[in-house]
Amino acid sequence: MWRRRFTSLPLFFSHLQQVRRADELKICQAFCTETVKPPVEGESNSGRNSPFVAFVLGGPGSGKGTQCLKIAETFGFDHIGAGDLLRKEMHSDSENGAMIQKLMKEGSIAPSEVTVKLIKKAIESAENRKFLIDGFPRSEENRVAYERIIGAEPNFVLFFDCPEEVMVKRVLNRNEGRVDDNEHTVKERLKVYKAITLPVANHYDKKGKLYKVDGTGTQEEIFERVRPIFASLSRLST
Ligand SMILES: Nc1ncnc2c1ncn2[C@@H]1O[C@H](COP(=O)(O)OP(=O)(O)O)[C@@H](O)[C@H]1O
Ligand SMILES: O=c1ccn([C@@H]2O[C@H](COP(=O)(O)OP(=O)(O)O)[C@@H](O)[C@H]2O)c(=O)[nH]1
Ligand SMILES: [Mg+2]
Repeated sequence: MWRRRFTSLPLFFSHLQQVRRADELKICQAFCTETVKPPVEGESNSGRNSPFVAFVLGGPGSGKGTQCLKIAETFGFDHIGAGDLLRKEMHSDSENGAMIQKLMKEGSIAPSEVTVKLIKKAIESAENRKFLIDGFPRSEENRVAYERIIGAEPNFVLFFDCPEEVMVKRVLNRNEGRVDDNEHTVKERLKVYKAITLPVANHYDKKGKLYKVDGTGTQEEIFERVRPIFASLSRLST
C-alpha cells in the first residue's frame, strides 16, 4: 500500500515548494534550505520498492529523539534511533558491547559497519515502510557506508539547529542514566559533532535535501515548525 502511495516523489517535492510559496511566513520558520531539488528519475531511493527514509540530525540535546516521537506518532513513521540500537547492543551479550560502551563514554562514533548493520536489520524487520533514522549518519564515513549497504540515499534530512549552551543544559538534565550524559563527554561529543557530523548536514544541504528547523523553544513550538514538512508529505499519501 505504501508503495502505491509514494510513487511520485518529484510531485511531493514540487508540492513542498508550492506550500512554501503559498505560506511563506509559516514555512520559513521550518525551512532554511533555499532550494528543494526533486529527486532525478532513476536516482537512488526513487524506486518503487525503496522505503521512505528521513534522517534526523542535530547536536546532542538538540531534541531529535523528542521530536521523532511526535512525528512518528502523528505521521505514522517508525522511529529508528541509531544511539538506541547501539545502547541495546551494548547491554546485550554481543561481542561489540564493550567496544560500544567505550566509544560512547568517549563521545566517539561507532564503526559504520556495526551501526549500518543494526539499522538495516531494523528496516528489514519492520512492516512499516516509512522511517525516521535518528542521530545517523554521524560522519561522512557513516553516510557512505549507509548508501553503499542500503543502496539508497535518504529522501530528506531534518536538521535541528540549536545553540550549544541550550543543548548542554538539556543533556545534563536528561537523567536517563546514560554513560555519555556528563559534562566531560558532552564536551567531546560537541567537538565530534562540529568536526565530523556537521559536514554530513552540509553534504545534504548542497543536494537540496536538508530541512533546517529552529530547535529552540518548547517541544510543542518546535513540533509546530516540523509539522508542515510532514503534513505536506502525508497529504500526498492519502
Ligand atoms: N524543547 C525542549 N525544551 C526543553 N527540554 C527539551 C526540549 N526538547 C527536548 N528536551 C529534553 O532535553 C533532553 C534532550 O532531548 P532529546 O530529544 O533526547 O535530544 P537528542 O535526541 O537530540 O539528544 C531530554 O531530556 C528531553 O526531554
Ligand atoms: O550513528 C550513531 C549514533 C550514535 N552513536 C553513538 O551513540 C552516542 C549517543 O547517540 P544518540 O543519538 O543516542 O545521542 P543524542 O544525540 O540523541 O544525545 C553517540 O555519542 C555515539 O557515541 C554512534 O556511534 N553512531
Ligand atoms: Mg537522541
